[in-house]
Amino acid sequence: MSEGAWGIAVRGLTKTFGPVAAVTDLSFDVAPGTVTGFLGPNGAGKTTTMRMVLGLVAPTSGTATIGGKRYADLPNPTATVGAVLDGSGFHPDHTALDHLRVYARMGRHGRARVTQVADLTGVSAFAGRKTRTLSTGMRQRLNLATALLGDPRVLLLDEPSNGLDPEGIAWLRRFLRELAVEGRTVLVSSHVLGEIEQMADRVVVIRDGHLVATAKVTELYGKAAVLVRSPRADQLKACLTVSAEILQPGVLRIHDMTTAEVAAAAAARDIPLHEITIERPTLEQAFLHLTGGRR
Ligand SMILES: Nc1ncnc2c1ncn2[C@@H]1O[C@H](COP(=O)(O)OP(=O)(O)OP(=O)(O)O)[C@@H](O)[C@H]1O
Repeated sequence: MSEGAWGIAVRGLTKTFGPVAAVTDLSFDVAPGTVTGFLGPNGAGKTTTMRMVLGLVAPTSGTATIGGKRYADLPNPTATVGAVLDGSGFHPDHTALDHLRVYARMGRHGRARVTQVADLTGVSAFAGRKTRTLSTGMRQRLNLATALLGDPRVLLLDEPSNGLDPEGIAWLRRFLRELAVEGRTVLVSSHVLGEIEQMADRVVVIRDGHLVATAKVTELYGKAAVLVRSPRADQLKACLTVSAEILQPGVLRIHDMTTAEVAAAAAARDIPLHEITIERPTLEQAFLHLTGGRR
């Protein structure tokens, strides 16, 4: 099967736990070669969806496949799919290195691979420490190293940046991007929208178990506006044919024009501009809009 075939396809996926509808008729695709963000407020159904993709929770109805197969039907699942889910068990008295060795043995991955993933993820720096002494960020790196043991084509990461410091988050971002550039399929959930904004190419947004949107990250922003600071902002506004509003004396927000067009319009009328910037809505604003204001 070619590299390009290892996408994730979710179709009509539904899961109810007794009276709780955790996921309802969810359909989306995650393409190889991309980092896809999986966004939703707490309890939206992200973890349940990921667990269904991994065959850890049986769907009430619908399907989740990887490269066209259910996880259980994959010939060599740990070499195909790596996952970081909450609550991965660490033996408290094992060192980080012991942990990797145990998982490498279970998945029949060589010892050399243990050293490789430890180096790749920064685990080497604390390889000899007992897992019970590790910080949350270190545990995240160890989880990621474990997920990478089988050199998987598909990675599912549930809140992998939890507990990472800003440097760790920047590292994770670069790391996931490199994995995607290699043609891998990367699905990463988060409720920290600023991180997904930086990390992902596309986003799948869910709320209350329902799909809200799938889009490129850039499409979620909506249209940017131009902010201008000028002592003659009123006059500039008066001569524009597009919509614009004065935000405070001397500050004008202009829609549907580029910065170059605004600068040209001001120059044509000798209106001085002290500042001109693009005002781009944050992904958080886009997300709140999409989810009806619920976090
Ligand atoms: N085993 C279970 N039994 C009963 N209800 C469950 C179970 N697992 C999840 N749920 C419920 O399903 C819904 C979705 O939960 P899920 O953990 O998938 O959401 P999430 O988007 O991952 O949330 P968070 O961001 O808080 O981790 C929630 O209402 C949750 O309480």
